Amino acid sequence: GKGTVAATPEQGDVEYLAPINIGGQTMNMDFDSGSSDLWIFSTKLPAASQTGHQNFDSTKSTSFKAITGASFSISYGDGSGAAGMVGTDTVNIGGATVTSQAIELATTVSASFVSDTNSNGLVGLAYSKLNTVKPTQQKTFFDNAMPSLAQPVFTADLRKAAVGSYEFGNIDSTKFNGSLQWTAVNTTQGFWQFSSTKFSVGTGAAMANPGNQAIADTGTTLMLANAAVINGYYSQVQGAVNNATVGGVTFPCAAKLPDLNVDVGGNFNAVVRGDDINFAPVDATGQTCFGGLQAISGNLQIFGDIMFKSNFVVFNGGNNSLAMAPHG
Ligand SMILES: N[C@H]1[C@H](O)[C@@H](Sc2ccccc2)[C@@H]2OC[C@H]1O2
Repeated sequence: GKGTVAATPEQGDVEYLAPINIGGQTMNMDFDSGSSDLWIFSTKLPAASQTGHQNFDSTKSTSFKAITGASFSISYGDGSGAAGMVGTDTVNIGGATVTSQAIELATTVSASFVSDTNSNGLVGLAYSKLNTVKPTQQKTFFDNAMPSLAQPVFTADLRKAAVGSYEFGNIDSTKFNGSLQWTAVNTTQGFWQFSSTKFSVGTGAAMANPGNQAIADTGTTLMLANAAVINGYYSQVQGAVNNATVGGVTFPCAAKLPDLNVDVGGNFNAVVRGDDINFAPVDATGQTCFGGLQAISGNLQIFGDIMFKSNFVVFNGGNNSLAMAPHG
């Protein structure tokens, strides 16, 4: 089988939401290739947390089965988190269906999830080894769906301020230009991870970034890179400053932003378009803009939605590889 759902950006492209059906109930969800739990807002949450959200009601699903004694508790890179109980139900994403998918019903969620009323949970699409369910770890929707998918793949077609799509089981060649370029991924940490040991800015010379790694993370809004990339890139942008007040690099909204070229797995170069690196104005005057490329310490970079806006991405769970091509 296969399935396709629209991926709709929240205001400002903060995250992309897509509908899934769980036991007959539709929930708009944040698809996250950087984690591996499918958890949902539920009627088991305090009423105040449920306000404004779609809340899964397990008593209304004839196919829901609780997993006795199972629980989950997850915390994310940005400090947010959720925890609760676990069951199984039929999950259908655009036609791709898993009849006994572990679904994690939140009984508590952090404030940033409550206030984000467009999102009613996450669909984890990283490797199942990162799933937090105890005492028996559960599999992701993609892992469970793979054997019945026409191809063991899912694709992300995320667009700047426009509706894109997530697709399971099929690679739609009308959605990208040229040929897909492939690299093996390193699954050791449970991410869609690859090396990225060189980069260049605009038409500039390649710069080394030894020992550097990156993950493809649809659940991260920006593109987070180490100091070598941040300094190499923003030294080419007139008026770019590290603005502690707003919490990152800003530049004049009128700045002409160069493309960022990053090596992927030593196998190909991915282009992040300069236009996609202009994330948003920092205030109503529209004079100063916040960069979509921001700093992270350490050597594990996070290629989030800013990178996905420039590249159609294929995740191949059959041979643990990943491919990119410019959007069509
Ligand atoms: N993989 C990412 C994940 O999807 C989000 S979870 C999230 C938290 C609050 C609001 C929306 C989403 C979090 O930020 C980066 C990393 O962890």
